[in-house]
Amino acid sequence: MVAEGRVIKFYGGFCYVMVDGAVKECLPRRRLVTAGLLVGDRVKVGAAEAGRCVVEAVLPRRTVLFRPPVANVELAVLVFSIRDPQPNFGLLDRLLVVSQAAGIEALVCFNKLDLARDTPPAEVAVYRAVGYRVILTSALSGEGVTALRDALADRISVFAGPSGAGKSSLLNAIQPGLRLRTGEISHKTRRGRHTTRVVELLPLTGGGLVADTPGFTQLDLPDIPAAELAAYFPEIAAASAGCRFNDCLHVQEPACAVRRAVEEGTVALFRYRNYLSFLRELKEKERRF
Ligand SMILES: Nc1nc2c(ncn2[C@@H]2O[C@H](COP(=O)(O)OP(=O)(O)OP(=O)(O)O)[C@@H](O)[C@H]2O)c(=O)[nH]1
Ligand SMILES: [Zn+2]
Repeated sequence: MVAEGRVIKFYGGFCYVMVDGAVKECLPRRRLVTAGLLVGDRVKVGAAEAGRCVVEAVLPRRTVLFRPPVANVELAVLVFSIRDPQPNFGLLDRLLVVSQAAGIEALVCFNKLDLARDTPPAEVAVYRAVGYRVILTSALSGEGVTALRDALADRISVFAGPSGAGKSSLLNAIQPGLRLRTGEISHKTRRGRHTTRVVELLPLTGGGLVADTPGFTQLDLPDIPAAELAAYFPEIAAASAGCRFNDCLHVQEPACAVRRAVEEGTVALFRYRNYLSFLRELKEKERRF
């Protein structure tokens, strides 16, 4: 028998593979372990040997994340609270660049709507106008939770965002008890800098898998050439069609359509400032290497 399945966790030397909705305890071939088999990998499972099924082969990956180490992530839910703490849009823009560079779709989730129902931040409209998918949620009142649950159905997702934004609370609102098995211990060890992070994909009852540890903890921008950064800011990329120079970086160049768009308000100033700050960072990196 050869079946196709999905690795959902490693534990005690075994590899747990979901095959047709059931979890099988398997032993992977040593060469696959050496090659770095990951949670999220699609695998071929062969017949049992000495009572255990054997993972025989790995199918090609669509995406790879390193923090947490998960293959084939399709959706990154970027969670920021509207208040307490205030959203850090520099971090949000950074996570948007990181997910796009990894080939992972982003869903922006502004949480704690209950704390600011009458005054949603103006930036929400900016992200929507740029074309990002944005939802407003409250883990407390349940608003937006159905939309979030629907977005997670039938795909592999990770949550990312600053501490205190409500990632755990949202997961719990989506599916009560989802994270019970991981519990407080993994929650605490996660903070230790050098502790090994194990990641598990949790099956959602609506279909789909969600990583139990938040992703994208690295704050470094991906290794993209400075000249390509504009492609990660869709509204800046669109405006740049009107720049006089086609290698315009939209900093000081004459006849820059992006700076004109910022002055006219069609490109939001805070997004442009984040672009400039990321551009400096990438140029700095290019100088060092
Ligand atoms: N008012 C309000 N409070 C919320 C909401 N969601 C979460 N909280 C509270 O915000 C605090 C942080 O929530 P968590 O779910 O632990 O946040 P987290 O993003 O998982 O944080 P880390 O585990 O540190 O990364 C808790 O005290 C929650 O009760 C919400 O929608 N509304
Ligand atoms: Zn320009």
